[in-house]
Amino acid sequence: MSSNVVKAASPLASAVTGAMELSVAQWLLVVCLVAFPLLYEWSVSFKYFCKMAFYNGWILTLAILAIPICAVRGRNVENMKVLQFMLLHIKYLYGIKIEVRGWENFNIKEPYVVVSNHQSSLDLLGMMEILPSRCVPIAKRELMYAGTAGLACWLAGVIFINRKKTDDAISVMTEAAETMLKEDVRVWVFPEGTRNHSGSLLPFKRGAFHLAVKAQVPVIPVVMSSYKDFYCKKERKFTTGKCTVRILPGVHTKGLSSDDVPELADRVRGMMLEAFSQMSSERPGKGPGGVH
Ligand SMILES: CCCCCCCCCCCCCCCC(=O)SCCNC(=O)CCNC(=O)[C@H](O)C(C)(C)COP(=O)(O)OP(=O)(O)OC[C@H]1O[C@@H](n2cnc3c(N)ncnc32)[C@H](O)[C@@H]1OP(=O)(O)O
Ligand SMILES: CCCCCCCC/C=C\CCCCCCCC(=O)OC[C@@H](O)COP(=O)(O)O
Repeated sequence: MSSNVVKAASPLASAVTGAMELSVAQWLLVVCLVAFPLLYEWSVSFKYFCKMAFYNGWILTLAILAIPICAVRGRNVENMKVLQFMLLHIKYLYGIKIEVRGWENFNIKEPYVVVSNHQSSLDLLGMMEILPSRCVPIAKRELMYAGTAGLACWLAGVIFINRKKTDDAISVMTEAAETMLKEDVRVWVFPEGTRNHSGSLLPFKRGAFHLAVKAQVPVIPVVMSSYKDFYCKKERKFTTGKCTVRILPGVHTKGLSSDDVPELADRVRGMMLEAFSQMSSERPGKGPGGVH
């Protein structure tokens, strides 16, 4: 009888003994493996932080793969295709559906300047969905130091500007106007100059429009609909959702001079704001007039 009890208790006893033999690191691992999925499901903020951390971490990892491929060509705008190809699947990982309207407005052979609204680093998804060939973004200089992502951007010809030194930024953009024409390159600018998730558009910086006027090329506005239904940094919300990207008709700059830049910038901003408001009022369950 007593030997039976010992036998019956032995699996439990060995489990307890085994558990006691776990090192602190192993215990931590077990706790994390149990706590992580629970927290992920229960806490909206935790989910938000995980998703954002994975987003950045995944891009840094993909860049490790992209760097040697891009390095074969050296610094070259064609490398932007490599980055685009590598980033296109991310929308599926996050369950973000992207609908594109106005493709025909990109049917221009000559170089042009794309200007688009800038809500978050998630804009990268919409940008990669429609990025025209030989098109490079203008980015803040700090991005060049974002580890592997910075190096990948540099290899793909991303134009870096120092926003704190207007004169330097202007001279980089003046050089870009020459490069656009000489090397048949398109440039993508976020004219708000910073991320803006206010549900409207910030006043526009003038650089993109000076660039287009200097090169005498069209400006093509692109508007990404509000992410509010699925993403909000303030509320730490990040769910699945849908985004519409609208490519608007190009605005010509032939014959314009730098004196016309303020009016051009205002006109383009007006077009974008109208499209943004329209798209916001189309959001399911939302009435018109959601944008101020
Ligand atoms: C697989 C692995 C993947 C790895 C990963 C891949 C990622 C691959 C995608 C990356 C994607 C990145 C995306 C980043 C996104 C951002 O980094 S957004 C931040 C950077 N972008 C910008 O700042 C937008 C461009 N900025 C501008 O255009 C600004 O005008 C400037 C040039 C910086 C100057 O800024 P400012 O002094 O604050 O503003 P502003 O009032 O516009 O200008 C001052 C005066 O200069 C004049 N001016 C401005 N520009 C010019 C000019 N070009 N010529 C003559 N006069 C000018 C203005 O007219 C104004 O004069 P007034 O009209 O007052 O007389
Ligand atoms: C060893 C160094 C490690 C650095 C780690 C950096 C982490 C960054 C990781 C991945 C980079 C993802 C690239 C996404 C590009 C999105 C560009 C973007 O959204 O930039 C913000 C800029 O438009 C405006 O900046 P502010 O709103 O003025 O601020």
